[in-house]
Amino acid sequence: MSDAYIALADGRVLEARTRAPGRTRGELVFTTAYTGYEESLTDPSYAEQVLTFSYPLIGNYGVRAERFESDSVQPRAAIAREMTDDVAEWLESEGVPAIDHLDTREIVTTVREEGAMACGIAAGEDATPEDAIEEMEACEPMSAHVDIGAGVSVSEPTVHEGGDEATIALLDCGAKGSIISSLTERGADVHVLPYDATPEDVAAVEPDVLFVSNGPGDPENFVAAQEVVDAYAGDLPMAGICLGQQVITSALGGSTEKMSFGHRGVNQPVKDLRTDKVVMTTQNHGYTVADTGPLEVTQVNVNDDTVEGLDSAELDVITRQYHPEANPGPHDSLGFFDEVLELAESRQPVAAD
Ligand SMILES: NC(=O)CC[C@H](N)C(=O)O
Repeated sequence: MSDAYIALADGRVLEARTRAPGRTRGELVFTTAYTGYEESLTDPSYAEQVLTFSYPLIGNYGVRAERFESDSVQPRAAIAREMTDDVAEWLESEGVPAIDHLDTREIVTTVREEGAMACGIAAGEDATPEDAIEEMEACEPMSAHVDIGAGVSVSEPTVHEGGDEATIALLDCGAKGSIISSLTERGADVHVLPYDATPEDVAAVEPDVLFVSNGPGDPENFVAAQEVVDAYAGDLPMAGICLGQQVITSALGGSTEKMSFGHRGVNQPVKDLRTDKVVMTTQNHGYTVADTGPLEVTQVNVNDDTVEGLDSAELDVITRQYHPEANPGPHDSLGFFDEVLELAESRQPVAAD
């Protein structure tokens, strides 16, 4: 018997089974990843979204905190064809609604054809289709979440010690834990700064490299991070992943745009234009770089030609749209973090303009 409903912005209401009760709303997206549900469900880039897993069975190898990418569940709700009790109990304990026993193929094909869209979920004993519709109608577009960084960033600077290979100032726009550990494992001290840190806060760290993390929502709303990039452009080497690439590009004079339904999965092919080699990558993004500004395109997506990597020898910038930390995902692109450490080698910290 159905005790859960999801209302889509195109007017459809689908029936489902409650796995964790509650009412919520968000931007409906899907991931095609067949492993890594713990990492995805704790990835802060999913804030304000409702995550559908296209793989039909989610939870088959349990739930272990050591695989989490942050301290809490990040999407507003989770949807699977079949969800195990382990995952359902975890989501319920975190107060995140979850539903299963619905045709997730219908959700995936709808989002592919019509784009990521608002949805509302009502799950639990007294849930009605009208509740789900009410939630959907109250759902705001992603760009309206202007301060989305506040909910996913550290509020105070935090240091992760890795060694004296480099000092990295990481603007935490909603960083995945394994991005930080990929840097500390290579011998860098990582000073994690709030998403709204000022150029002076960065100067206090005396970094060799400024790193802009991944994060949720519209990159144009990360105004403070763009100001930091602008202040240090040309003076401090910079690196960024996903939202980090978008923020750095916009700050340097380029631009971003919203994609129809984005890239979320672990088998996105990316070609390096310098070597002609293709690697498989993990991705989770709904925006893309439209105008690269002063940066040179080094890598593109084989499926749709979108920008996957940017470089500037002159400005000492390297960025990636995909997730080289590879949690979940293929490990083909871990070398990015070695390149970040190389950026640090010849540089001395400088003051903000
Ligand atoms: N993983 C990310 O950093 C996502 C970046 C941005 N929020 C987007 O959806 O494109």
